[in-house]
Amino acid sequence: MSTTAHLERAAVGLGALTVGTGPAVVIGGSGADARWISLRDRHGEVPAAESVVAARAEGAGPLLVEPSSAGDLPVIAESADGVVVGAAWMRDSELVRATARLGLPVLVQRASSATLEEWLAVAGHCAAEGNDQIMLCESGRAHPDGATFDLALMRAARTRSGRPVLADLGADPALAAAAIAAGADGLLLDPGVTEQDALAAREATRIVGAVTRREEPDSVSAARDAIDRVDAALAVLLERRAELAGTIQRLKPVGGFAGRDAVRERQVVAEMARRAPVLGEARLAPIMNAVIEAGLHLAEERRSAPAERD
Ligand SMILES: C=C(O[C@@H]1C=C(C(=O)O)C=C[C@H]1O)C(=O)O
Repeated sequence: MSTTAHLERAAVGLGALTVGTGPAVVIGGSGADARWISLRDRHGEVPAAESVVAARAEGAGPLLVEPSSAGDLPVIAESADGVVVGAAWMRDSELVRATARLGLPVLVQRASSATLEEWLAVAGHCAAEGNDQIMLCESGRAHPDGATFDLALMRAARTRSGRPVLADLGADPALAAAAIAAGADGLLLDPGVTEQDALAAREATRIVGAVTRREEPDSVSAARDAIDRVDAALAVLLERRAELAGTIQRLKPVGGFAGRDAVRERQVVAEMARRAPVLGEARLAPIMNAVIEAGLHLAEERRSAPAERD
C-alpha cells in the first residue's frame, strides 16, 4: 500500500478506539477491544434499555448495538457508542437511514447475497444522511463449521470505499490471522464468544498486524503500544528460533558452543540485512550474536538438565 493511500484512509472513532488506522481491533464479547449486542436476538422480549444497561454492566469499553426495529433507536442514541446495521436488514433503506441519522458510528454487515455495489450503496445511504463514520463488515454466511467470508470482496470494499473493513468470524477465532493478513482493520466476533476465543483472536490480530500493518503513532503512549505489538511478534519468533537452534545442536556431530559456525552466522546476518536494510549488517551482527548465544546457552542447559524440559 502506498503511503498516500494509508494517509487518506478514513478512520472511525468508536469511543476511545480508532478503527481503520493504527492497530486492528477486535469487536466481540469480553476480552475484546469493543463489544456489541443485537437486540434482534431477544426479539423484543426484553426492553431495549434493559438489554443495553445489562451489556454496559458486563464490561468496559465501547459498545455497539444492533436495533431490532426503529423503536430501539432512541435508546441506542442515548447509550451506545456505535450501531450495527445487520446483514438481515441492510436492504431496509428506511431503517438504515434512520439508523445513520443517530450520528453514531455505523457498522454495515454485508448480507451473504449482497454484491459489493449493494454493500457500498448502504454506506452511501448513511453518508447521504450526513454520517461519514462508517465501517464495512464482511459477514459471509455462517455454517456449522464456522464462517465463510469473502476476503477478496472485503479487500475490494476497503480499496473502493477507503473505509475501515472488518471480517465477521462468528464464534471461531481460527481465521483471525488470515483476515488480518488480508487487510481487515478489525474482526467481529459473536457477542457470546468465550473470553478465551476473544483473546485468541486478539493475540492473532496483534502478531499478524505487527507484520502487515504500518502504523504512524503520534504520541509516546501510542508508539509504545505499537512497540508492544511488534515485541509480541518478536517474542513468538525468538522462542521458535531458540527451539530450532536447539534441534540443530542435537543433530550436529558437535553441538553447543564447541560447534559454533562463524560462516553460517555471518550468512544469517547478511540474509537478515536484506530485509532490514535500515539496521544493516553492522547493527544486526551484535543483536544476532546475542540471540544465537541465548539459544546455545539454552541448548547446553537443557543437555545438562534434560529432566527439566517440558
Ligand atoms: C544453529 C546452529 O548452531 C549455531 C547457532 C546458530 C544460530 O543460532 O543460527 C548458527 C550457527 C552455529 O553457530 C547451526 O549450526 O546452524
